[in-house]
Amino acid sequence: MSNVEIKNLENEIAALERTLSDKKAQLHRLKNKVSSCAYSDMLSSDEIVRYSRQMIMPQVSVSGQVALKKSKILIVGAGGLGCPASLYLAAAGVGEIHIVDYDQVELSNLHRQILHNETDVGLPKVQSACDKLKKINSSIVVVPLHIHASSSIVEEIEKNRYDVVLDCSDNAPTRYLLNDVCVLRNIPLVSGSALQMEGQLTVYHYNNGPCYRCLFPKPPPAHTVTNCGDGGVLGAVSGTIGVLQALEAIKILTKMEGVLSGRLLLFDGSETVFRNVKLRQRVPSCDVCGDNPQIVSPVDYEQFCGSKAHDKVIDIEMLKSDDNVDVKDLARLIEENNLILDVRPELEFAMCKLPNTVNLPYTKIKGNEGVNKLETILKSMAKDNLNVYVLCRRGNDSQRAVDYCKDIFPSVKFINIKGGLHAYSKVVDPAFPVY
Ligand SMILES: Nc1ncnc2c1ncn2[C@@H]1O[C@H](COP(=O)(O)OP(=O)(O)OP(=O)(O)O)[C@@H](O)[C@H]1O
Ligand SMILES: [Zn+2]
Repeated sequence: MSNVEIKNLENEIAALERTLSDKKAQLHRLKNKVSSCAYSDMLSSDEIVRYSRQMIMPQVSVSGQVALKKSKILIVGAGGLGCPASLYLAAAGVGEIHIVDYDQVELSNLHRQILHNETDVGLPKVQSACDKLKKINSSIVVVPLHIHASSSIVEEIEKNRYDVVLDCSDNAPTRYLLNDVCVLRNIPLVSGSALQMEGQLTVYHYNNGPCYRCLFPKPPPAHTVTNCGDGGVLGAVSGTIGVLQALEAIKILTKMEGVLSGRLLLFDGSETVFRNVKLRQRVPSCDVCGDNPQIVSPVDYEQFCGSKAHDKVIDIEMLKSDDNVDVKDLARLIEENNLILDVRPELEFAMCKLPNTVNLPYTKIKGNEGVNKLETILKSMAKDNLNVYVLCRRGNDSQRAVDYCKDIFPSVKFINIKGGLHAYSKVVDPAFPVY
């Protein structure tokens, strides 16, 4: 059986499973309707049982549960934060959950994006997420929005009158967009982020508290922002923040005290420490929530931030064509004992590498120590007219390295391996891990 046949069969089974789960949900809803309102004005018998453990808490009670049932929320991002957040909100009985994400499930998502499983790889994240949420709670409405949230999201927000928005995205333009739209439409914004062993959480524009722009009127320089794809993250850390985002949303929806507004929660997973930092108050001169706002409708956030509203790597092209070589030539170049310089970070090189390649990270090459090391490597080749083939993950840093090195070592020819290990995996050897 070929890989294509296996994939087709898996897709067929996944589609049948989805149909079965939809039918089960339909049946459950019908049964629920029959039994509804017999013993309570607001909740069905099933709902009373299902939510009993949280409803018997004085902080929630019947009124809180009914408030949750009547609520409509928007979650932007079905990734490391959005998965755990939506899971707890669906389980808690939030009546309508809309999830926005433009992306597809990848194998490298599964360690933390806990709504997606192996058979979902390749499916839109929103589809995979909504399928699971419906299985957990068929009595709520879950709406997948397979779109890229841009300025047009304001119409969706206008139309739906969400009670709370959760920012579970991973980039600055989307953060500013959601902030502005939430301020303009007067919706609290529960904002989370997680990277490596650390996470952050706060609620913007709630109870006269500050908005994101009050704290960060100017975006950070694009090159200083690291995302999970580059810096990594531990699943349990993004899970912690996502679950806390759900908690804050529930507190807002049920009108509990103690919402994390005007405070920033800092979570350090390496020491398992939570700290609260008091934030500045709403700034009267803020461009969006201030007394005389300059921003009265969404702007171009990619332009404002100088970066893209997604974390997908944009391929750069900064070299002349004869400074490049195709990945198809890589096996031969290795065979011929050429110097192949892999400029990925050491930790990535330790994870997977091609045989007979030498690691010298691009970040090091740019420092004195790295240049000295490169000089030693070049000398050890003891060769005139030396060619050095430069390799990285996607072929971007390798171009930067070629461009940098050719001026420092003019007698050596530095050549970029186009598309890097991603292209190698795609074109030459699918067994090489794409991460
Ligand atoms: N403007 C946007 N519109 C829709 N979805 C967005 C937007 N910005 C970010 N997202 C989504 O938010 C999610 C962020 O989650 P996370 O960073 O955990 O996932 P990821 O991008 O899959 O991670 P990785 O960097 O490991 O590939 C992603 O699924 C991404 O597609
Ligand atoms: Zn503000």
